Amino acid sequence: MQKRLGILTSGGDCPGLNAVIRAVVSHATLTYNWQVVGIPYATRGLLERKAIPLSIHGLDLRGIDPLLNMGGTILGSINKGDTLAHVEEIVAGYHALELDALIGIGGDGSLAILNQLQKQGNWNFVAIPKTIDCDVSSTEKVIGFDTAVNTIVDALNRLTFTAASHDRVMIVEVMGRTAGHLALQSGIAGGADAILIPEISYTIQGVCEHLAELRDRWGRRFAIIVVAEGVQIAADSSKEPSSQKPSCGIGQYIADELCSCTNHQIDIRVSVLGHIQRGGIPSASDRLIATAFGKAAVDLLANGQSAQMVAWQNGQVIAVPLETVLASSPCLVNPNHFLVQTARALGIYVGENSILFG
Ligand SMILES: Nc1ncnc2c1ncn2[C@@H]1O[C@H](COP(=O)(O)OP(=O)(O)OP(=O)(O)O)[C@@H](O)[C@H]1O
Ligand SMILES: O=P(O)(O)OC[C@H]1O[C@](O)(CO)[C@@H](O)[C@@H]1O
Ligand SMILES: [Mg+2]
Repeated sequence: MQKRLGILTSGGDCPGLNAVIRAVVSHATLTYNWQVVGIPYATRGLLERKAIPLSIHGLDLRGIDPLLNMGGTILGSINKGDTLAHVEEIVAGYHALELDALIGIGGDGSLAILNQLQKQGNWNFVAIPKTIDCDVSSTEKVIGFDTAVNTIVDALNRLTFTAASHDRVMIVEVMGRTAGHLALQSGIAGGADAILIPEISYTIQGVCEHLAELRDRWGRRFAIIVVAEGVQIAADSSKEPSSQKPSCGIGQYIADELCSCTNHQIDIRVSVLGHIQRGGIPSASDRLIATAFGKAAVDLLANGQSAQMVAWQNGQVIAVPLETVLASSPCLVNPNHFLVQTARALGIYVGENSILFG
């Protein structure tokens, strides 16, 4: 009998999700002759017993397949809700929809929820990692991260010219609630002068001294500072904050602190890139990862494997048990990582060596 495969996208959207859906539908249909259905809005679709038939040619526009380069997810996604209060109904939804297997595409939070559900429901389940935060462990690549890095680098290129024209300090706040991979990699690739990430403590004094050195030693009158949204207040904060998270946003907080520290001698502007980082056309790299992961996930299910996540390791796509992945996620930036050392070797301020948060 023809197998029925479900697919869902969960957590914050990112570029490349539609490319995975396309790969899964194509491979499952062409190679295994399975029927594929999309579950809308992640676990909510299972709860509400909704399934959308997906056909490889169903979305063609005069033969053009838009899924490969379309941002977002045609299935919709959720990143909030009391999902775990409805475990039994969601688990039963898989069976009510007569699924033989399910592929879930998500970040660490989604995969933790889906893993709990698949264990309880004894589902045939394979996960595919996606997140612009790049904090899912056991895999060197995740869907969405490369496009987000490119989006930020594009913004840094633009901001550099306007900063240089006005001798300004530009503070660029990027996403990353707990992990600083996005800030670190885009900051290095985009030529930032300082990169502040949640994993490494910093001081306002340290940033000020760095700006002074840029000016006095190199004649640089502008600077670009990349700050991850999850960065906490400075170790030497001049204010007496009631929490580690300033209500004005971390970028504005650092701008205010730098202004005070330099006696208002520098002209500072803040750009919060926000959800621009999540949207957009997936890069070639994200399309490639999405396609390879989609194909591999279908093959794993065809080979009777379950409770696995597809992962990119040493140039290969392999399977890693979901439990192993979740035991070490979220995967944060190691303060001794070679990219941190690389940044420092190039004279970028990445916080204080000796003080670590936590
Ligand atoms: N089915 C769901 N129901 C409710 N909340 C969910 C569901 N799936 C994911 N979430 C929540 O959404 C948030 C983001 O999910 P996930 O980690 O998968 O995505 P992400 O791309 O890494 O985004 P984030 O940086 O927001 O974590 C997590 O807090 C997670 O608990
Ligand atoms: O969609 P929301 O709720 O604004 O989510 C924002 C969060 O999602 C992420 O973009 C990851 O997907 C985080 O970096 C960010 O904190
Ligand atoms: Mg996450």
